[in-house]
Amino acid sequence: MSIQENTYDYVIVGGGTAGPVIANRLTEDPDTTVCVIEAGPDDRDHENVLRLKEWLSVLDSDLDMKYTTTEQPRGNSHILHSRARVLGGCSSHNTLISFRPFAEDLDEWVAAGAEGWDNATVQSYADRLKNNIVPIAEKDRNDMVKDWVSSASEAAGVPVVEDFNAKTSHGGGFADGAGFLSIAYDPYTGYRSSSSVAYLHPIMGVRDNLTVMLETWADRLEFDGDRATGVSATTKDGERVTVHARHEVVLAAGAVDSPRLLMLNGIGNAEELSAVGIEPRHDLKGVGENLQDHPESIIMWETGRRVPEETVMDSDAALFVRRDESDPRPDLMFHIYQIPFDDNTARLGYESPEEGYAVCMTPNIPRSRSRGKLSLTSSDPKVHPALDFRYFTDPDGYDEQTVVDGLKVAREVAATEPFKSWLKREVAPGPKVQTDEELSEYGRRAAHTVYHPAGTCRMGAADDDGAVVDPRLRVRGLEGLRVADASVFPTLPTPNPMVMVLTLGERAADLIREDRLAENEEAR
Ligand SMILES: Cc1cc2nc3c(=O)[nH]c(=O)nc-3n(C[C@H](O)[C@H](O)[C@H](O)COP(=O)(O)OP(=O)(O)OC[C@H]3O[C@@H](n4cnc5c(N)ncnc54)[C@H](O)[C@@H]3O)c2cc1C
Repeated sequence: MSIQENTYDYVIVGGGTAGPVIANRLTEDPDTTVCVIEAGPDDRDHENVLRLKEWLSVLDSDLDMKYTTTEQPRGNSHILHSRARVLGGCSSHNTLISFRPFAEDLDEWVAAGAEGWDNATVQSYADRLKNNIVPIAEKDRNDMVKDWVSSASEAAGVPVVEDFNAKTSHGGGFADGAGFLSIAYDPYTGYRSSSSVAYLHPIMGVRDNLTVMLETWADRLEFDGDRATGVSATTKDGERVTVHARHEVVLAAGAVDSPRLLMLNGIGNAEELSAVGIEPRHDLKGVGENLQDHPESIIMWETGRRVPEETVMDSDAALFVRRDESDPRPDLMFHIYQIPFDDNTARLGYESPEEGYAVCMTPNIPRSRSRGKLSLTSSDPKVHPALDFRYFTDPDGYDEQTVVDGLKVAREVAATEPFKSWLKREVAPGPKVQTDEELSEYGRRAAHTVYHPAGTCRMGAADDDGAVVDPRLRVRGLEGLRVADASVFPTLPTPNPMVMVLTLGERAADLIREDRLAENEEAR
């Protein structure tokens, strides 16, 4: 193929969650050409990907990049950090729980230098999302989870909430509450309304100005001086291709792979890159720093009755609790799992109830204070990066205390009717584990992730030396290169982050278009 044929206005690395949004919006203009390079296959060829209820079958499969953690002295060193390698990215294997961010989450972003990412602006972009986000349909609500919502509300002294997003869409928010979740899905078919379903399927093969290269792994960024000019990649057949960008390269490869790609191309902490044999191109100390997550722990019961079958994806409701009344946001969140979510408890030697007779609560830390780091251990692009989350290392022990408080609240819910009548016995950690020290030890060893890594290419003010991208998502100090995915989050939003990632994609497309217009004006 000639260079001309392989040149597009924009090259997007990653057809995951943010990538499809940007590709869709940019190609609304028929004169703008976009090439998306995606590592994985078409999600339409995988029925278990499209069917939300089968999400667990995708984890640890060949569509999972299966990242791991480094040794976690105060946490669990055995967590599998699933990241999907398929069109739609993590929105093709996640649970599609959809929460708008809170106003105060965005106030924090602005205070951290992310000018323009204020609540009013961000919510107006969230209004544009094409995903079908709806509260779980009545037919998918089962009696046990209904009873759990009722007991959670009573035990925690919080209201039952019918539509969490209605409370956050335009201010107000909520401090606490229990209720069924809102999900990006089609309640009639049970199919996902992932990023690929909502943003790519309707336009693939329809818009001539969109090219999607599937099963193609990008590993090299091409430069002309300080300007990114393209991306080199390996196709499924092992062929090397270079795709050229007339205007910009946009990295949307996610919180693990965007910083990884930058570092492999010499963009990062120059000293650390040299130490692993990578020639530094641009010294940018923040790349890979600020690794954040929503850690969670787990408490599991055996039920006396079979868990009813109606469900969207076996985790249909949530409880939010606020302990700190000086902050309007909740500071403890719980998902309920209507299945034995037992990877970590089984490893610790706890038995698992028979299939159909287990229920779990997973208290998580909405604003975890521990900060980790992603780094490379080798210049070999095939070697996975080291993910050191530094779980439970914040100096004041806030994260540890949150998990301890969460396990206690979960037990109060379990002791409250009508949910209490469903339960036969607590299986993990079991009634013998009672003191704060014991709960902390168990809670941290059994800890898992809510699968929300973020922050590794942090956005900040243009003159902030620790920031990787400026508030317009441009990599600081280089030209023609942006990052637009969960890696740019300065801090994780309080609830599940996918809606924020999609919304970021919407705004990224606008920023790209605005900057192009401004360039055109200047050139006149
Ligand atoms: C199991 C699981 C459950 C979750 N549940 C929820 C939930 O219910 N609600 C919620 O809000 N959040 C949830 N999350 C988190 C949420 O899905 C992610 O935060 C979000 O989807 C991340 O989007 P992203 O665009 O940053 O990255 P991704 O969606 O990971 O997209 C990155 C894409 O880039 C591709 N890629 C990476 N490297 C390369 C390369 N070198 N070359 C080419 N392509 C590449 C990948 O294949 C992928 O498609 C969950 C995550 C997981 C894993």
